[in-house]
Amino acid sequence: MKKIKVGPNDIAFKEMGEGEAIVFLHGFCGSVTYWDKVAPVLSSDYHVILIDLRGHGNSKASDAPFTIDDMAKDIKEVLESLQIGQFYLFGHSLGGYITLSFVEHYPEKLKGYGLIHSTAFPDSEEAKEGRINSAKSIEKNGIQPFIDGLIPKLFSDDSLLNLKEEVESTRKVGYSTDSKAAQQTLLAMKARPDRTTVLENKSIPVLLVAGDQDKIISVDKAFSVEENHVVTKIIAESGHMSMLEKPDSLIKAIREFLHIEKN
Ligand SMILES: O=C(O)CC1=CCC(=O)O1
Repeated sequence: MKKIKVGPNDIAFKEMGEGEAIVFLHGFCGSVTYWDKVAPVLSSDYHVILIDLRGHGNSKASDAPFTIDDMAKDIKEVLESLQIGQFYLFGHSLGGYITLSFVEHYPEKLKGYGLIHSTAFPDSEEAKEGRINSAKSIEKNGIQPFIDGLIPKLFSDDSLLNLKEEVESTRKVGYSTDSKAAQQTLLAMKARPDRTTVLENKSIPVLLVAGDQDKIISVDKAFSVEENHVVTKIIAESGHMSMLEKPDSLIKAIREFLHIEKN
């Protein structure tokens, strides 16, 4: 993987294919490996760029607190280092929160964007309390028990039974997340603002993807806007991880969106 320095942090990324640039951001405690079933297929037609968020995968974060906006700036720096002017940005879950911050701060860089199992709503008060408790628990017990608790929520019940390899590889990636960075990321997610008005910005085309069996972000929360600039797609029989649970359906949704945008 290639790396660039953004302040004290090292941001790792991977490129494949040629053509129009499409960028993918993984979710909390994930890495670029989340896109292993999607990126090689899309790279036959596109220049695919996969980025490890700070503190995740091969990217390093300093111990300083950070915000979702800081994480969006990391993405801008990577793309500027590659001299890519405009691109499509797709964010999964936490990656979607970062995508919305990117839309708010750097809209001129986007041809379009997608939120994959993500939401523009902020955390509820109950969720905010949960973030604090999770951060405390990671500080006390390390990352592994937290990941063991997260895994059953990420996948549909059927996937948990039948996609053992995908489930275990996701667990392994989660275990490798820097524990301090995971705590900081939880606090960053807790502090993120309501970005429903960002999603309503009609000048940038949007793809919203939801899983009909997502236990973390329901279809209602994912599809907060119904406007002409928004394409919505429900992935059948998928939990929060369609890129691993139903990759062909996700690829189809992305391809259709990009095709619509090109015509
Ligand atoms: O906790 C969130 O809001 C986001 C998230 C959960 C799992 C993931 O991939 O991101």
